[in-house]
Amino acid sequence: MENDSIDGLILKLHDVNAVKFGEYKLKTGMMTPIYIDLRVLVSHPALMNQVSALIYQRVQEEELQFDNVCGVPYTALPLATIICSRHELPMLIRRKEAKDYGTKRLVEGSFREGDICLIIEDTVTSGTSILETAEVLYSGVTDAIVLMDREQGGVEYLASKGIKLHPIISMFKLLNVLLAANRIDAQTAQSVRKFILDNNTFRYWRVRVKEEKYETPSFLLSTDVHPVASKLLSIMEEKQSNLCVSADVTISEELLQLADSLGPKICMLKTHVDILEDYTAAFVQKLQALAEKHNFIIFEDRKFADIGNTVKHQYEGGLYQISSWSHIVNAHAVPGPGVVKGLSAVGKPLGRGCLLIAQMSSQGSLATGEYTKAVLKMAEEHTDFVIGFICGSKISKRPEFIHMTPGVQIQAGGDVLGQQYTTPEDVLYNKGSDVIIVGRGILEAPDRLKAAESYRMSGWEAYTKRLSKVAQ
Ligand SMILES: O=c1ccn([C@@H]2O[C@H](COP(=O)(O)O)[C@@H](O)[C@H]2O)c(=O)[nH]1
Repeated sequence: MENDSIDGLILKLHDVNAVKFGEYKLKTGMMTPIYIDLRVLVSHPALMNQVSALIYQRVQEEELQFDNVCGVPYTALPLATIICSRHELPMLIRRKEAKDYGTKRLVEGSFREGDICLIIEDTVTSGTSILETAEVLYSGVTDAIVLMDREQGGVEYLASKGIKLHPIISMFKLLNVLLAANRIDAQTAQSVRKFILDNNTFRYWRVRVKEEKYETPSFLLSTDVHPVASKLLSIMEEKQSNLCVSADVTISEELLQLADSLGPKICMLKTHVDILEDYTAAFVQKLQALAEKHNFIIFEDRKFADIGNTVKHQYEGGLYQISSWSHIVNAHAVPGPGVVKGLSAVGKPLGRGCLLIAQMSSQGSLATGEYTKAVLKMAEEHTDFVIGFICGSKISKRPEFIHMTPGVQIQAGGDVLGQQYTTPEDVLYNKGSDVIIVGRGILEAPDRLKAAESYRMSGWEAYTKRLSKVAQ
């Protein structure tokens, strides 16, 4: 690929305001000094054609072998369409959400078992959007082409999942070209470089692996980490938040308002939909839209605890159709492995994950000792669906399991019905958990947003203190 054509393209992207410098808030809530907005491309047909041609040129140079092509929705969709139409290549379209009528498919277009799909993306930060698309394609994905790689760990992360990412433009190249053309000054270039180096999303995995003395790089190349776990870990890193808000309110409008206002502060929102007085299907659609807008995971705290066949129905059907909207659910291990198998039969094809309840925060809980060990064993036998635990402290050394702890408030204590509270510092630093689940500590605060920010900050501080101890 000619350097001149890439340099020219970078300047044109800057001309059309697809590259912006300043203080921008990413979808994740993180502030960034550079914002790449390739959505503007659709208003510039000549540029669309140039970008599509460069992507196809790269496909040929790399001699990539594939059966069909899929653009990550939405910005890369028209690019994939142009390429597929011009070169008569079969295309697949990924839906962001399954239709609730007809075929309920997540992918449109014909594909056969064993097909290899080439993914096209506009911008990559961590690589999770490409991975999510790969997960629902049911085809093999070996390669992906991206117009703009922000060089924040996406290449390494996707490589660890067996996908080779081919960037057309990388962040450092873009900065050099803009600097040489006097479009930005040296100080701007330097501050963006520093931001990119300081905010590498793949670093988290390295530290996590090191913490557990999984020294072998082979783990990093494993494709075993569940996509929901990967996504959650990336969100935590990007938003610098270990905070899951437990949205235990009874009116759906209040829950949506909470999700919208606290969304930028949280990595996950936990619901108990069965306490809502006015649940509707429209409510979950709005909740999903807010999860997209603020980039958080939805966790319905349903605590399934029945035989496999029953939980299958409870998860998929009934009034709430939980599997259609909740990224994560949880289950008691009391019924034996059938509960996981039943849930997995519904959730796994949809890319969902499950937490097993290994310990509880309530006084006198029976989930202790040998029971907790048996839960751990059950999780280890179902890593294709179980992504971690509800627990009071870290119970597994495997870095792919995420530990989530409820019963958290700024001050230790309890309520009159046996709930017991520990502090964020204790949970994340001393007890080695990954996520704090906070309900009334935020819901009953005079200013919920201020309270959420204070839990986010103290949680992230405790967690990074623990990880930096390992990284030294
Ligand atoms: O062991 C457990 C498991 C789940 N929970 C749930 O977490 C929240 C905690 O709410 P607070 O207001 O922060 O006490 C709630 O939804 C519980 O159902 C738990 O507390 N302990």
